[in-house]
Formats: sequence, C-alpha cells, structure tokens
Amino acid sequence: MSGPYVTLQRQAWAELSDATDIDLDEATLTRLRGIGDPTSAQDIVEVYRPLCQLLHLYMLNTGRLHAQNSDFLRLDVRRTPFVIGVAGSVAVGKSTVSRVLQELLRRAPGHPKVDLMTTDGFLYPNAELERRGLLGRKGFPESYNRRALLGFVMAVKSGEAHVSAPVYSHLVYDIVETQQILVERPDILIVEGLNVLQPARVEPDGSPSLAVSDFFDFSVFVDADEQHVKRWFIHRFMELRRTAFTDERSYFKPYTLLSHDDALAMGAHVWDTINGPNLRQNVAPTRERATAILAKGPDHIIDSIRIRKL
Ligand SMILES: Nc1ncnc2c1ncn2[C@@H]1O[C@H](COP(=O)(O)OP(=O)(O)O)[C@@H](O)[C@H]1O
Ligand SMILES: CC(C)(COP(=O)(O)O)[C@@H](O)C(=O)NCCC(=O)O
Repeated sequence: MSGPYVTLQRQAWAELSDATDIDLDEATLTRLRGIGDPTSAQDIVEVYRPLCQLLHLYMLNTGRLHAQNSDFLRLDVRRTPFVIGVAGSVAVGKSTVSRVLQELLRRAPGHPKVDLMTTDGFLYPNAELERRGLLGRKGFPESYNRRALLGFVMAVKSGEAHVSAPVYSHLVYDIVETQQILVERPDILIVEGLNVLQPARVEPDGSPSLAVSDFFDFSVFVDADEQHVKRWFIHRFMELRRTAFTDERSYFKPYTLLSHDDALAMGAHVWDTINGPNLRQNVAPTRERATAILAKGPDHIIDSIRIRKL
C-alpha cells in the first residue's frame, strides 16, 4: 500500500509546474528569511511555483464548492477566506515558508488580501502558565488557550468584519497585554504554529469539539530530522544571543553573560527539555494530517515534497 501521499523529489516536483512567471527579488527574500534560513530564488522557482499552482487549484475549486453548497442550502453566505495552516517544529523554518507564501499569493492575479497570523498570541500569559504549572511547557498544546484560538479562526472563516487576536513578544517572552492584531476580511488567511494540525480534543463530558484544523482548506507541514532541527535551533539561539538578547528589555538578556560554551549548553538544554519532547510527542505525530509535507535535508533546504493524493 502506498498510502495517501505521492512523494516527489525536488526536481520532479519542479517539473510539474508550467512556465508561470513567479519570482522574488533578493531584497524581498532577505526581508522574508528567518535567521539561518537559506531560502533562495531557486527555491521560489523549483518549490514554491508548483506549490502556488496547486494552491490556486484548491482555491478555485474550494470557492466554487462553497458557493454551490450555499446555493443548495439557500443560504446567503458571504465568501469565506481560504485558510492555510502551516505546522512544524520550533526552528524548522515555518515563518519563512509562511511569509514567502503570503508574498507570492499576494502577487497572484486580482491581488488577494493575504493575512498571516501566528498562534503564539494564543499562548497563555506567563502568569497564567505559572499558575497552571506550565512555564516549562511553552509551545505544548496545553500552553495555548485553544478555545480562544478556535473562536478566532471560526470568526475569520465565517466572514466577520473585524476579528482581533492577542500578540506574543519573543523579546519579553510573554503576551503583550496592550497589543492586538486585527484581521479584516482577508481573501486568504495563513495560520502558522507548532500545533495547528492537532486533532480536536476529546472533551471529558463527551460533548462535541472542533480543532482549528477543521477550518483549514489546505495545510503544509515543514519537516526535517530532529538532529538537524536541533542544530538549527542552537545556531539561531547563538545568533539571537549576539543580537536580540542584548536588548535591555529582552527576557533572555542574562544569557548574553554566559560563556560561549555555557550558552551552547543552555541552547541544547532548552531543546532537550522543551522543544525536542514537544516535537516528538505533539508536533511530529500531526504530520500526516497535512495536505503537503515539505521535507528539508541537513542543509535546511527542501529536498522532497509529499502531496496528499487521497
Ligand atoms: N527568542 C527569540 N527572540 C526573537 N525572535 C525569536 C526568538 N525565538 C524565535 N524567534 C523568531 O520567531 C519566529 C518563529 O520561530 P519558531 O516558532 O521557532 O518557528 P520557525 O523557526 O519554524 O519559523 C522566527 O521568525 C524566529 O526567528
Ligand atoms: C513561541 C513558540 C511557543 C512558538 O509558538 P507558535 O507561534 O508556533 O504557536 C516557540 O517559538 C517558543 O518560543 N517556545 C519557547 C520554548 C521556551 O520556553 O524557550
């Protein structure tokens, strides 16, 4: 049995697309790239061009089906945004994939409004995590206000005019109570986060429940072997230590006082105690729920693509 996916090596995948003109200039790529992420103009042509073509097929047909479903039910439902989920480990490069997709989809004919939100805004504030004994489990499913996240995605999907979401700051390592982001009727919404492909929880009282992934029209899982992701995480940690952590407001400021070797050990410790176990226990098991799996090799570059065929 070959399973529900077709697996294509990068070159075979690249050959599926037609000659659609799609590229990003170097300045734009530099703006979109995360720390240590090597995404290049060649990736845009070979990986993202076919992906955008496939996404357009999904968008066209999902839109049609939704309109016909509403007609059949005699509902006067306004157009709903096409929602794309982007999942994967900490430090695997989800943010770059999401930002590149946002930029490319914005440039499509008709210039759709494409919004991107990360689920970290729905983490409980540190004080609440502490109260729940979860400060060492940031990023685990239970560290999020899942009900609020689900409410947010459902509100956007149902076409509400102004939907707000809380904001997380990596700088202060906490929710910023004074900030909100506003999502106003996008044509496409990208929802990026570690746990966006989690299935619905089984409620203790047996009442029905939903998950954000129930509202995805397409989803992407960014995948790589843990040994590589751990290395990318530690590399980023050391880069941030030279840059963002030196800010007076940074929660991580004390890490700048550590010796190089102690900082390396601290990065490895954070991986081994939080992000690694979360990847193994919660994130990786959701991979096979994605429509597309982008698999990276040791060099952080996407080398094969799996697409759901069933
Ligand atoms: N401590 C930090 N300080 C500043 N930025 C950070 C920190 N940790 C992560 N980031 C940034 O937050 C974004 C999300 O990171 P992450 O959740 O690890 O996802 P990914 O690496 O898959 O995009 C990235 O753009 C990353 O560079
Ligand atoms: C903020 C994150 C949980 C990711 O959130 P996401 O947007 O994927 O929901 C993660 O990037 C992170 O910073 N984890 C913290 C691990 C730690 O306590 O250091």
